[in-house]
Amino acid sequence: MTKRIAVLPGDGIGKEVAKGTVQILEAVFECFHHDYSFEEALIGGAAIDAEGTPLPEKTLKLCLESDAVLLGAVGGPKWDQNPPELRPEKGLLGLRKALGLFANLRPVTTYPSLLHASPLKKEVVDGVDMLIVRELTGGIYFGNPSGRRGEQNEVAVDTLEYSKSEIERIVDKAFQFARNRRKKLTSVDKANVLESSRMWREIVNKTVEKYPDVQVEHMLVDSAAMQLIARPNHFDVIVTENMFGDILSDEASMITGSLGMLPSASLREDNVGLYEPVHGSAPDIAGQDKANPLGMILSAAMMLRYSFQLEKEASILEEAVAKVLKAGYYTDDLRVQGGKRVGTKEMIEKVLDAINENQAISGILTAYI
Ligand SMILES: NC(=O)c1ccc[n+]([C@@H]2O[C@H](COP(=O)([O-])OP(=O)(O)OC[C@H]3O[C@@H](n4cnc5c(N)ncnc54)[C@H](O)[C@@H]3O)[C@@H](O)[C@H]2O)c1
Ligand SMILES: CC(C)[C@H](C(=O)O)[C@@H](O)C(=O)O
Ligand SMILES: [Mg+2]
Repeated sequence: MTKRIAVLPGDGIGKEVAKGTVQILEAVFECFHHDYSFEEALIGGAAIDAEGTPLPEKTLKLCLESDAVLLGAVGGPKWDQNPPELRPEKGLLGLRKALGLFANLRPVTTYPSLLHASPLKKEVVDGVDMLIVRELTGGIYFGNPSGRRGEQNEVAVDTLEYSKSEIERIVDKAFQFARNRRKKLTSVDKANVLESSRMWREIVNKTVEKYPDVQVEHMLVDSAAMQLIARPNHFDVIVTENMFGDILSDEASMITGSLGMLPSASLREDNVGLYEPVHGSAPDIAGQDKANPLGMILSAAMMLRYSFQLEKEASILEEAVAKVLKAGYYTDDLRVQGGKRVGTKEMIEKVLDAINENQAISGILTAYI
C-alpha cells in the first residue's frame, strides 16, 4: 500500500529547504521502487494568509491520515504582532499536540570537515555524538492558565505543569535510547527551584531501576548550558523538559557549526512522526538561496529510519551529506575556510549527486538496467 507523507513547507526558508528535500526523497524512493506519495498542505503564516488560521482543518486531517509529516519551519515578522491564536507558531504547537508527539529527538553530531566551522575549539567538538531527548507536548508551552490578567492586563501568566505519566513516558523513552547507545543518560532539570523538576528527578531515579545498565546523572539546566560548551563530549543522551530542550538544542547546534545542521524527529509510541529541522524560518536570509538544507535533509533521513524502518535508505542520505561536506561544499552559515561556498539549490544538487554516486544505489540501478 502507498505510504503517505504530508509535506508542510511553512514559511521563509522552510519552503526552500522542504522543496529540495522532497526532491531527494523522490529520487531515493524511485531508485528503490518504493511506493510513497507526497501531499502538500499549509501551516503557519502561509496558512494564516490563505485560510485565516495557522493550522487549517484540512492540514490537520491530512497529517492525521498520513504515515509521516515533513515540515520546513513556521513564523516570520509579518505575523509577529498577531494575537496569540493567530501566531504561526501556534499551528506547529497545535499539530505536535494533536498528533501526540511527546518525544522530540535532536541529535547533535560533529562532522570532521566542519570542526573549524564551530566557534568552539576543534579538539573540544571533535567526536561529539549526543542525542537530546526533549519532552514536546507538555510543560510551560501548554500549561493553563496562560495569558494576561488584571484590570489593564498588567499581569502575564504562563504555567509550567507536568503530570507524572507525561514525565514517565519521556524518561522511559530516553532510557531506551541510552541503552542502545553509550548507556549514559544526563537528566537536565532545575530541581533546586522548580517542583516539576523535583518530580522529574524522582521519576528518573525510579526508572533507572528498570535500566540498571544505564549510568544516570542529574544536572541543573544552568550548569548544563555551560557544560555543553565546556565539554560537549561528556554527553551521550540528554533528557529534559520542553523549554529547556528547546534552548539547549539551539545552543548545542553551534558545536556542529550551525543551527542549519540540526535535524529532529518528533515521535509517539507508534511509528508516526513529524520531521523538521531544529531551526526556524530565518527571515534574515529567506528568499536569498542562502539557507543550509542539511538539517532538513537529515530530518528526512530520520523519517526513513523511524517511521518507515528504511535503515539503508536513511544511511544513504546521511552518507551523502557527509560526502558533500567532506568534498568541501558549504553554505554561508558554516564559514568553512578553503571550501566551495554554494547556495541552497546547489547544495541540494550536490547531495543528489552524492546519492547517485552511492555504491548501494549504483548497484540497484545496474540491477534494473
Ligand atoms: N520549528 C520551527 O518552525 C521554528 C523553529 C525556531 C523558530 N521558528 C520561528 O522562526 C522565526 C525566526 O526565528 P529566529 O530568527 O529566532 O530563529 P531561526 O532559527 O529562524 O534563525 C536564527 C539564526 O540562524 C540562522 N539560520 C537558521 N536556520 C538556518 C539555515 N538552515 N541555514 C542558514 N542559517 C540559518 C538564521 O539566518 C538566523 O540568523 C520566528 O517566527 C520563530 O518563532 C520556527
Ligand atoms: C517555533 C517554536 C514554537 C518551536 C519550539 O519552541 O518548540 C521552535 O523553537 C523549535 O525548536 O521547534
Ligand atoms: Mg527552538
